[in-house]
Amino acid sequence: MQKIDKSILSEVIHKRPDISYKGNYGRILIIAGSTHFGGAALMSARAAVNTGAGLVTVATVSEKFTAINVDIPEAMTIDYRQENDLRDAISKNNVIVIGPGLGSSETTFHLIKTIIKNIDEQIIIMDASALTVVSEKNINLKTIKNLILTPHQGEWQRLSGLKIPDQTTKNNLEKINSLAPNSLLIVKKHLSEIYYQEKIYQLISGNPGMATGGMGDTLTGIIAGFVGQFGYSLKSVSAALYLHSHIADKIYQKDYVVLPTKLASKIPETMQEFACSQN
Ligand SMILES: NC(=O)C1=CN([C@@H]2O[C@H](COP(=O)(O)OP(=O)(O)OC[C@H]3O[C@@H](n4cnc5c(N)ncnc54)[C@H](O)[C@@H]3O)[C@@H](O)[C@H]2O)[C@@H](O)CC1
Ligand SMILES: Nc1ncnc2c1ncn2[C@@H]1O[C@H](COP(=O)(O)OP(=O)(O)O)[C@@H](O)[C@H]1O
Ligand SMILES: [Mg+2]
Repeated sequence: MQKIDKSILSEVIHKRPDISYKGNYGRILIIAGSTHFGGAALMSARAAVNTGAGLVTVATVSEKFTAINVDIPEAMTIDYRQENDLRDAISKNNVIVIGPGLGSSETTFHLIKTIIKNIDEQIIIMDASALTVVSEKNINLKTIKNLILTPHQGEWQRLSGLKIPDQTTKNNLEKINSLAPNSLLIVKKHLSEIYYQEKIYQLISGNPGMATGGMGDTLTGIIAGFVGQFGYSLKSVSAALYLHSHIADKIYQKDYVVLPTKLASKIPETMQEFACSQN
C-alpha cells in the first residue's frame, strides 16, 4: 500500500499559464442540498470555487438560492427539480458532484437516474445521500465511465455490504472491482484509503479535529476542483485528499476543532505555495 505524502501536491498543482481563461479550469456542477441540509451544498461549492474551478453551478432547491448567492457570489444556481435546466447543466459541465445534503428521497433517486441517462465523458463524484440511495435502490454504477466514490465507513458498509471490521484492503478492493470496476474509491476514515484498479494508496495525515459535519462535503468540492483542472487520475484525487488533510493538520495545531469553512478559506494560499515551489 503506497503512502500519500506532501510531494504529491507539487507534482499535481501547476502554475497557471498566462494565456488561459476560466473555461480552461473546469466547469463544475454540484447537485446538492435540500430543505434541511443547505449547508452541505454551500460547503461543497465554496471548496470547489476556492480550489480554482473556473465555473461552478449549484443545482439545489430554489429556497437556498439567496443563501448561496450571498455566501458564494462566484457560483451560479439552478433548481434541480426543473428537468430541462438540469439536463442542460449536465451537458454543459465536465465534472458533476452529486449527493451532499440531498437526503435519501425519491428526488435523489430521480436525480441519479437522470445523470446516468444523460452523461457521456463527464467525471462523476458520488457522495453522501447519493451513495445511500445507490445502495437502497441497487443502482448499477458500471455504465459510468469516470466515477469517483467518496463514502465514509458507514456509507461504504451500506454500499458494499462489508461491516466496518471486515473492511480490509483485500475485501474493499474485491468489492469495488465487482461494483464499479475502473472507478476510483475513497474510503474516508482516520487514514483514508484510495482504491483504483489494482492500486491502493493511503493517507498518512489528518486528525480527529476533522470529525465535524461538513468536512466530507468540503472534500467533494476540492476533488471536483482538482479533477476539473488537473484531470481524472489517481494522482489528482490523491493530491485533493492530501490537501484537505494537510490544511486540517495546520489548523489543528491551534484550533480544537477544524471548521470546514476555515479549511476552505485556506485553500487558495496553500495551493499557490505548492504551485510556486515547482521552480
Ligand atoms: N450542514 C449540512 O448541511 C450537513 C449535511 N450533511 C448531510 O447529511 C446527510 C447524512 O449524512 P451523515 O453522514 O451524517 O449520515 P449517514 O446516516 O449517512 O451516516 C452516518 C452513519 O454511518 C456511521 N459511520 C460509521 N463510520 C463512520 C465514519 N467514519 N464517518 C461517519 N459516519 C460513520 C455512523 O455511525 C452513522 O450510523 C448527507 O446528505 C450529508 O451530506 C452532513 O454532511 C453534515 C453537514
Ligand atoms: N478522526 C479522524 N481522523 C482523520 N480524518 C477524519 C477523522 N474524522 C473525520 N475525518 C475526515 O473528515 C471527513 C468526514 O467526511 P464525512 O463523514 O463525509 O463528513 P460530512 O458528511 O459531515 O461532510 C473525511 O475526509 C474523513 O476522513
Ligand atoms: Mg459525508
